[in-house]
Amino acid sequence: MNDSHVATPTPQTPAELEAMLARALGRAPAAPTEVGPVDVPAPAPVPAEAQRCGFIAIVGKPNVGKSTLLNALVGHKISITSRKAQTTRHRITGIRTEGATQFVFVDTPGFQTRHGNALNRALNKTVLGAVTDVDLILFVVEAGRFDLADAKVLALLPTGVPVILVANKLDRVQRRVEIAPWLRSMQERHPFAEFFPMSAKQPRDVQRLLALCERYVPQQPWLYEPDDLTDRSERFLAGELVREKLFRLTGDELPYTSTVVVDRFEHEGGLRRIAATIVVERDSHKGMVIGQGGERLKRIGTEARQELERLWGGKVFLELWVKVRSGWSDDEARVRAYGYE
Ligand SMILES: Nc1nc2c(ncn2[C@@H]2O[C@H](COP(=O)(O)OP(=O)(O)OP(=O)(O)O)[C@@H](O)[C@H]2O)c(=O)[nH]1
Repeated sequence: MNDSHVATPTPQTPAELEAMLARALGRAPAAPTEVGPVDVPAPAPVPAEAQRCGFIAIVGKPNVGKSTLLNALVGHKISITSRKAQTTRHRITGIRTEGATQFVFVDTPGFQTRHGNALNRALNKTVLGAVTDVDLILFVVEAGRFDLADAKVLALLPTGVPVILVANKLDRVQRRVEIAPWLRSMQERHPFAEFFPMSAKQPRDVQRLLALCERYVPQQPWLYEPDDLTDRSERFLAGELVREKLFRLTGDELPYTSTVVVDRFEHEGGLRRIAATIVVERDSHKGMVIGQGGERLKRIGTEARQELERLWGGKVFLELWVKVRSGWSDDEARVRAYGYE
């Protein structure tokens, strides 16, 4: 490993902890703004022996902002987000190559502790699989908060991998003076390598976090092409974007146990022809998805299609169906059939 990139060791003494706090709190918070795509200039060729490449897992309980952070770190929307907890259901890899460094971010579903159904068991397995064998873990919590669900995720983290405490949604914290004692109390829970209070919606914070992550990336050849953004297929992204619109446009009415299955994905010249089914558990849910006179389903389809067209820069024909499959989320075989590992 290159000496100039050796990571800061986990603080051991009170003085080191105070220095870490000072570094964390010295970063001036600013008002949040939406993060748009980042224009990354085409990187100059980097010889393999100078390349650095590392895996960074993003973990935390549902709804703390992991996917928002992944998208901001990559500079493109790779993982879907919504106000609804449990939006992310798969291990999603987001790749960013800058200069000699390739960051491979791994977003995970929020670790589920409440319901023990087959879907949640599959989601939890995905989280555990993602945190072993990484170079760095970003443990995301909401700044100033820590509850049992956070504690359960923290307890799963392997020893021997540096963990940065990302205290997200700092823009929502009214009393900033309470952050220092809270961070101090967090260090008693785990020997964090660094504290990082931030807002995933604030580009300056994201840029600083990226610079901090870079210190933990080892020297080794890149695993992906420099312009790769994800290892997920177009078919997968199509299903995910439909699910995002479904969750966003139905709000809290629709239980999280609804999913989207892509039945067909075909290229016809520059056109992508996609057929997908929204799977719900009850007839009443079907009504919610379809809406009055089919209005809601139409909107879900239009918004997903427009976003996919922007993403791929080409025409998309998207056909959506709604199907009732009661009890699918507690049926191991169906959970697997619908693509959950
Ligand atoms: N105010 C504020 N809201 C944020 C911030 N980061 C994320 N959010 C919002 O928090 C909600 C949840 O964000 P997600 O990125 O979907 O959270 P997640 O942790 O991936 O959620 P799961 O998929 O349930 O695991 C969304 O409404 C985001 O817009 C932030 O820094 N500040």
